[in-house]
Amino acid sequence: MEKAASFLFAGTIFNKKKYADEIARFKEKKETENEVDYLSSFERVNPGSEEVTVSTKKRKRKQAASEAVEGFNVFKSSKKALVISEENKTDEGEDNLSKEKKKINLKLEADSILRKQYNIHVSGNKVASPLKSFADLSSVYGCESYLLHNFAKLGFKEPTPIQRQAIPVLLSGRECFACAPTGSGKTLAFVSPMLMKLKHASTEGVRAVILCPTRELAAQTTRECKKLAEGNKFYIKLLTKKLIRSAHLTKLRCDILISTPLRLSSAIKKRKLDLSRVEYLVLDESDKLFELGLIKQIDSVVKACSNPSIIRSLFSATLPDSVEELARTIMHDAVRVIIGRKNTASESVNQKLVFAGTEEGKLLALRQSFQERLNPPVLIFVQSKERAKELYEELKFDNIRVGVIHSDLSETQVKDYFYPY
Ligand SMILES: Nc1ncnc2c1ncn2[C@@H]1O[C@H](COP(=O)(O)OP(=O)(O)OP(=O)(O)O)[C@@H](O)[C@H]1O
Repeated sequence: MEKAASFLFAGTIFNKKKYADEIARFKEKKETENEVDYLSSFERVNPGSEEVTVSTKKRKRKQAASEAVEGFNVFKSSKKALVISEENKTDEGEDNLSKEKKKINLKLEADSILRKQYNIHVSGNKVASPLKSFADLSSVYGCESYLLHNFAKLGFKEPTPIQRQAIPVLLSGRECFACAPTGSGKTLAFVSPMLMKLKHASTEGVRAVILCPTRELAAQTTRECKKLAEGNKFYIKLLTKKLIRSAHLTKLRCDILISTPLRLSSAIKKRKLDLSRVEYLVLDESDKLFELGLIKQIDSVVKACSNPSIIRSLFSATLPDSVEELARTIMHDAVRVIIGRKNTASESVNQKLVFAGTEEGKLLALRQSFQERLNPPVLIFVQSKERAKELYEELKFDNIRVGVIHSDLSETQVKDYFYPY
């Protein structure tokens, strides 16, 4: 284009001296035209706002007049400087933006390497970074020293994979489905964020609820909680029949209440317990909770925990689709954390499947296993309490010291069984 223009005007000489007046007039006209142009385009982007446009017009003219005092060149150069500094600003902004982007990408990469290393699988938006070590709890989340001290006292040097991911998820205020094999440290994964967030002991009401499928598990979780909370004056309570009968229940001062759904829902039904202040609700061993057909009771607990900012979480060794689907109806934007593969057993546990056609065949296979490789102590799980009693009678005659627990036993009998001394 430039080339074409120079070709067209080649040889033409324009006498600027001769046409000085016209040039001056032409310049003046152009300036006014530009102004009109500029203003009309402003009007175009603000259709229907006449009043605003008029006052803006006035302001623009006023501005132009005042700037004109400084001289046309000053005005032009200051305009240019403004543009340059705007450009610099944009460059700087873009630079910062790309630096920020790079930083985020590096962080995401580090997170995914750590997750791969520990077989952690997550799904959900903007999932918090996994913990590199327990030290992250104080450096990133301001954890008080008593908790880290308790971990050390209990001999916990490194977080387990489920703890690495579920703790930051809960601390970041997200709801969570966590699925990790038996014995992988799930209790600490949901108790520590509670202790960290609740900070100081309750002055009134219940602040966190943990639901467990059986009384024994509820009692075990209570003991774990107390161990982890040592050094802080939290009120950690197991909901027992005695506590339900007590007159204090309506004004229970409790930071963490642990119960079975059945017991808790009956306390709610009797209008003895107010759960409207609960900030955390955990369904532990959720697969068992839903399996045991406790949906109605769980539902009544979920309803009673009516605090709109409550954080709910599900911890389980397996996460059947039916349970997840059901739970999703009450969870908000939940993160799913799975250690290893969903619904698989721990890789550190040897497993063997033995086919036995009949009950007698099972007993035979069991006896054979005892002779070949099963060294007591051994735990045997069966389907019903009747079957447990039967197997107990059968094994009693095999020169094995055998015991049995089932729901027909009293709490004291079960306790004596587990803690005889
Ligand atoms: N970071 C850790 N390092 C070492 N041991 C730990 C750690 N966290 C928990 N433990 C211990 O591991 C054992 C199993 O923990 P826990 O009972 O919480 O597992 P779980 O996943 O809840 O098992 P289950 O599915 O049977 O309930 C406990 O004795 C606990 O004290």
